[in-house]
Amino acid sequence: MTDHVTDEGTPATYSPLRVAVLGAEGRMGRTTCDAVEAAAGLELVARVTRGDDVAQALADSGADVAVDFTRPDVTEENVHAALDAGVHVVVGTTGWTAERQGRVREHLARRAAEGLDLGVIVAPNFGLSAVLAMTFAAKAARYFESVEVIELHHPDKLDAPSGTATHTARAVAAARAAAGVAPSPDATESGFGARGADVDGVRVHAVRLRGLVAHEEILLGNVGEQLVIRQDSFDRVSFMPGVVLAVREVGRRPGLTVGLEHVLDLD
Ligand SMILES: NC(=O)C1=CN([C@@H]2O[C@H](COP(=O)(O)OP(=O)(O)OC[C@H]3O[C@@H](n4cnc5c(N)ncnc54)[C@H](OP(=O)(O)O)[C@@H]3O)[C@@H](O)[C@H]2O)C=CC1
Ligand SMILES: O=C(O)C1=N[C@H](C(=O)O)C[C@H](O)C1
Repeated sequence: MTDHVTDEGTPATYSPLRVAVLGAEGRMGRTTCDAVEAAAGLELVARVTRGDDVAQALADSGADVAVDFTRPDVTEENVHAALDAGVHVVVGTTGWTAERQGRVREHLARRAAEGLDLGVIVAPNFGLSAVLAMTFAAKAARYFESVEVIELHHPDKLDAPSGTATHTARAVAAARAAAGVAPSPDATESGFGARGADVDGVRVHAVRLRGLVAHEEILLGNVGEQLVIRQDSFDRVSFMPGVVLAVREVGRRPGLTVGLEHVLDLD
């Protein structure tokens, strides 16, 4: 596999980075195909859709990087197929549990032992506003008695709570645990169904509403004060600078990276 970018991140002229998009007919897949076609130094070589043989499509197209925007129930299988084909992977699809991540780490280690250093970037959200909101929330979390997360999305979304909200809640919970902060106070004795999901002890609420795209609020409360961190993706193009960045970077980051904040050096 050749190095397709210079140290400055400027695309080299001799060889574009060849990109395959999995889920190419979906909302994110279509937008990603457009972004790849418009990006300097990237070449869209395959649009992979449901029913296609992923491994075959990657081999036939000679892809260097696969971008997966499919479904939570097929994304892991696609990543393993790409790694078998010797292709780096950028994943935006949600549903990545610790167990799934562990299996991908093991697969990457096997490939590395065979002499092939591959990279996988899994990012629950590629939007800069969302990545910053998550980062700010994790920073603020230790200073507040209470914290809850609300995610709001279009009603065609398959999963809840969102990958972004789950990632946010986990980061908030980890920051509070590291600082020795007590759980958010909650005197609820009945009606727990209205209290949202419990993600590592942080309550997460999901709204589905026609007209919305992808939005998140993190509410942090102390006696007499509140901090609200809110981000809004009004259009799927907001995810594209992050996707293109990850495509360019993934070949330089062997192993599994979870979260665009690491690529942006926000960690
Ligand atoms: N990380 C991020 O920044 C973002 C992540 N997402 C996540 O991305 C995922 C996709 O979202 P979205 O584009 O809205 O969903 P869509 O349903 O619009 O698109 C998914 C596409 O994948 C296709 N597909 C299903 N199975 C396969 C397969 N095995 N191989 C190839 N293609 C397949 C679907 O086909 P069919 O319709 O026939 O099932 C569909 O065309 C979700 O998990 C979502 O949460 C979304 C936005 C931003
Ligand atoms: O399905 C979506 O639309 C989105 N999914 C991701 C998530 O679950 O966090 C990212 C963004 O919120 C849009």
